[in-house]
Amino acid sequence: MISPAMCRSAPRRAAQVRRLLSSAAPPAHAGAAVPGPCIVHKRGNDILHDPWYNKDTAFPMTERDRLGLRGLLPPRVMSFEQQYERFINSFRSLEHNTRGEPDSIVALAKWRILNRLHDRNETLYYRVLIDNIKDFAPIIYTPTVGLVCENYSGLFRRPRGMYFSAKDKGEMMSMIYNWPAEKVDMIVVTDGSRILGLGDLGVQGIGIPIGKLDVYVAAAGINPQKVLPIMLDVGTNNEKLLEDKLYLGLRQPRLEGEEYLAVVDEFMEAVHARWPKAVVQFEDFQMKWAFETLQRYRNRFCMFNDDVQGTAGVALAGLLGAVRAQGRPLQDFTNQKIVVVGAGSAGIGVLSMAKQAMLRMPGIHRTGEGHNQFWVLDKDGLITKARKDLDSAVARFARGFGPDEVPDLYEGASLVEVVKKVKPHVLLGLSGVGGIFNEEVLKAMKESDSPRPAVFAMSNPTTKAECTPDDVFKHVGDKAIFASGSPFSNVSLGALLSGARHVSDGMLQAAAECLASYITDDEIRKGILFPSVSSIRHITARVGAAVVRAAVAEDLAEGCCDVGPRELGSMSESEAVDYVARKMWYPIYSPLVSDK
Ligand SMILES: NC(=O)c1ccc[n+]([C@@H]2O[C@H](COP(=O)([O-])OP(=O)(O)OC[C@H]3O[C@@H](n4cnc5c(N)ncnc54)[C@H](O)[C@@H]3O)[C@@H](O)[C@H]2O)c1
Ligand SMILES: O=C(O)C[C@H](O)C(=O)O
Ligand SMILES: [Mg+2]
Repeated sequence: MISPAMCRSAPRRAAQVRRLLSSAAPPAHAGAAVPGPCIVHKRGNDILHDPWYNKDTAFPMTERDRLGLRGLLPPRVMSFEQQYERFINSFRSLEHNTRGEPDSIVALAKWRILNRLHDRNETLYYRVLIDNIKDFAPIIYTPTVGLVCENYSGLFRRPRGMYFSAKDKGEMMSMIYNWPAEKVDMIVVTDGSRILGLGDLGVQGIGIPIGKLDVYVAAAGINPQKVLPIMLDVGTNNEKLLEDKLYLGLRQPRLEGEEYLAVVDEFMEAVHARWPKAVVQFEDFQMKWAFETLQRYRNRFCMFNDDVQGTAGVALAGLLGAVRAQGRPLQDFTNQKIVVVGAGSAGIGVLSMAKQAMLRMPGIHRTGEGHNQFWVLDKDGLITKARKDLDSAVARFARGFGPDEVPDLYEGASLVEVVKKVKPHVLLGLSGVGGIFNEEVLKAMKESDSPRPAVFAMSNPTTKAECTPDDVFKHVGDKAIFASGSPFSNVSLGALLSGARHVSDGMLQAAAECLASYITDDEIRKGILFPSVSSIRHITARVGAAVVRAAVAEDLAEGCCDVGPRELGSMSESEAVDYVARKMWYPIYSPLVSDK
């Protein structure tokens, strides 16, 4: 498939490229080793300007003849690995040339060089991304994507994805047909109202669906020709943006109430009409709309909210890992004392899934729903039943005042007081407040009842993380466990490949449990709770298969492509993993045939 021997560059560089290329070969792309021909409905320059099909200087002469490209490119035909090496060399030069510059300047320069490749040649872009996922994920996704969103008006060069605005009301059903791909499998949509921990960024939030889908293509092998990032622009309440003359979104306050829902309803109907099987992921919606839309659509469409449900799956896997790290059996999870800082869409999502997991564990039926191992704080401190106007989703976790309660804790108690008195096994942050796990709080975690106190600082981007790993090891001690972590893409992949009618709690739970079981005892002893991002395609195949099997078990799977529900139902565990791995897309230049 690739012949590194053809590289003509210095041996050291060639060896590096060879290593990169070979280390990138997961079993998940075995099926793509001999790519089939691809029919294109265009010729000549139109192909060179289409990043889906463009191969730049790598078009072989026969193809140049067939596609009307002869004379439109320099005569020398380069190999894929030469192009790859050329890009990596430019990237390394950029790193060298920006040494000593402020971090944000370097990060944006790296993002720009990757973005330019993305806009030019997607095959090469995704290959570079897959091979270097550990280095490049922080550029195309968090933390750099936060900076990109904040500076979007200045960085904008070409549109990517689709934009539906409040002004498009009544037009969406026809607009959806403006998207050039016939088939879309996966949509990530935001309304820009809570971008990472950066607040309301309006239309500039489009960077999040784009970055997330890039990670999904690289990590989960979703075909980039079948993904669609979408921005729902319903206005913004960000005064700075409203006053900015170069702001690219609607310069009006956000729609609220029924007006807002009418726009989202119309958008969902339009998507469903054109691609009824597409999985729609809601991302970075402010809390009230995150929950409302989830409830409104989850049984009608194949959709989920990543901040509520995806985060929960990953956090649960981490929480179960923290139990194992203490040398305790998994059912001891029901006795873990967990302090959660942040009662927003992510915090409540985690609490709900953790509670469900506890309720399923042996022995817990004795205490049932009343069993409350959680202490939850928001911006007003500890949440108790004395709190006025509590949202019902939060009220389930409010502390009472019974004999089982930790004494001296009261409504609104501060984080440090709560940690000192509860002595939690786990301290988990989803507050969006950078540095809130300060020295005093972390020193209080030293008195935790756990032999291996765990601190999860999950807020994004890095500037908003509750603390750093260094802070934890310095103030809590060597035995401490630190985790950050991001939702994986395997729920989407599993939903897609099972052809599930909707994304159920069981499918999400299966993903979390499979992810948790992926970590070996040895890794757990070392305090590693999540697999390394470099092995992400292997993990995705396994976890995706667990989701497929859960969809089958719940009778939700309707099949995908040429695999029907019966066939899915008869697959063994390893057959399901093979099936998922075979379906994962891998970037290779396909022979192009024009029908024009
Ligand atoms: N790592 C991940 O997988 C992941 C996933 C989703 C969200 N997040 C991050 O989590 C953060 C929160 O997201 P969200 O959707 O829940 O936001 P949200 O706005 O819905 O909720 C934020 C919560 O934090 C609370 N809060 C604010 N200031 C606080 C303070 N000083 N002390 C205690 N609590 C405080 C708020 O009262 C609210 O309950 C964001 O930074 C987001 O990037 C991370
Ligand atoms: O998925 C992530 O990594 C980020 C998360 O969705 C967030 O909103 O912070
Ligand atoms: Mg998010």
